[in-house]
Amino acid sequence: MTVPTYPDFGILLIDDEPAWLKSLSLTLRSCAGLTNITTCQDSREVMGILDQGGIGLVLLDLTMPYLCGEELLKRIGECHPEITAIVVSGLNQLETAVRCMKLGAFDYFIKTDEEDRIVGGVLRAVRMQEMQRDYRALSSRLASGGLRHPEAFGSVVTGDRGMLAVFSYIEAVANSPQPLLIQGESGVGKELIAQAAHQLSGCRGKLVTVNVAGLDDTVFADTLFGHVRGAYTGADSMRRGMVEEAADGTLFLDEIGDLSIPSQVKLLRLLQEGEFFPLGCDIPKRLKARVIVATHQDLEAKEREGKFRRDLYFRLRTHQVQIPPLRERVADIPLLLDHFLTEAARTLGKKKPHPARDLAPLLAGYEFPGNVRELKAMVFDAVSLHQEGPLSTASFVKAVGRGQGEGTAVVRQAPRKNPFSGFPELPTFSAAAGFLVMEAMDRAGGNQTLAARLLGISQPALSKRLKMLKSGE
Ligand SMILES: Nc1ncnc2c1ncn2[C@@H]1O[C@H](COP(=O)(O)OP(=O)(O)OP(=O)(O)O)[C@@H](O)[C@H]1O
Repeated sequence: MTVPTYPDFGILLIDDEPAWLKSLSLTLRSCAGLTNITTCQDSREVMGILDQGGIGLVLLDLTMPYLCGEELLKRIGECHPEITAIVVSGLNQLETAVRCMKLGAFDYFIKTDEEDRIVGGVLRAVRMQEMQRDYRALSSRLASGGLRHPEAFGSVVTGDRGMLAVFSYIEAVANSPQPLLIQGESGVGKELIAQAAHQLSGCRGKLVTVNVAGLDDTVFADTLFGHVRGAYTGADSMRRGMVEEAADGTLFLDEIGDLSIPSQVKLLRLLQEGEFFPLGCDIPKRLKARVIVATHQDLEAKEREGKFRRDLYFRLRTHQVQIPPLRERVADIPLLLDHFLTEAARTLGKKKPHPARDLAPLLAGYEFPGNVRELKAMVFDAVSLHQEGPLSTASFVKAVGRGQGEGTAVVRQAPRKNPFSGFPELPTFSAAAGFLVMEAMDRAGGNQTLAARLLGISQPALSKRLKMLKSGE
């Protein structure tokens, strides 16, 4: 794998002063980790370069021979409106800045501005381009009819619209060499999503998972990069690091929010340079794996507090997904309940019990601070205690009550609002059933089996309903 340059699109620096181009390139590389940079000294060549494609951001001077910056801004706006333009000029004039913004400039800096200000503005523009590109990829994926490889997500039980959008996004970025950041509370299924992303990448190698929480910097370096024999006292034999183990595959770093600052520097270097040194070895080795990271922490907040390096954060979040907590997708609870009942019965060598009717509503009112993992544990506990008849809700009530006692987890107090309560005129039974069926089909992405599970009816019963709807009965 070649070292991925960052960002995915090119950044074009336009100025007639070669010394300024060189110093700006260096600053962006060293302070922001931006490596996909091209420079241009002759304003007449700019449109030709842009026509070739690949450029997403331009930084341009205003006073240049041949075409001035304002003229270039105008032409870029007309011919390449998808490109973001930032002016970095020697002119400190308000009217000029206003004119440039009107011509579509994303930002305006004076060359004497503090380096940090310019770098911050450029990173904001990079992020905006990335989001626009992700959005375009996702829209075209959705427009082309959903998932191409739903089998990759076979282990993730869901009918939730937000989760299905996450699947589409993961598919859209599956072949990108850039890192993927998966965020979401503990137990929402981040590791399952990482496995799906690895499967979709088509990489021949393994998925190697490293939980970096609690690793001090030396252990982190040793785990990831390995060591040569005699690298330190006790290193009796060489050890291949996890980066090498993951060659041609995926390196999944879990709990990345817990990484110490010195280890963050090492990880950034690995991503930026695409190489690493095993301990005690002065010949670098190449990174040949795709990197996926996950965290239950808010990395943006950690970055703001100075606990997570900004350059690493920007690098990691090129592609990012947020997995919604279980309490925000209550419609998944019956599906997951059924899935885990099957799994628990199989694992424990028992007949699959039927849940009592009031179980799903009970669980739908619970906050689930431990998310899907917590639900899974509850089901396994209940099935192991189960003897005969419908599955008792007693152990669930106990678990939910315990959660309540801890203060962090509360059963949602408000009773579920009757969706019809605000209707001035009530629909007939069959009209309401029709709406329900259409909504379920929509949420299930047209999959009848899934829609039937969402509604708690059999697939043939749903199919009958759909036929009735079609014939207008
Ligand atoms: N949608 C789902 N369908 C089936 N099983 C799921 C789903 N989501 C999570 N699980 C199961 O719940 C458990 C926790 O999932 P996972 O380890 O992927 O969560 P996580 O977000 O990575 O948690 P953590 O932040 O603690 O590492 C696993 O046993 C996983 O198989």
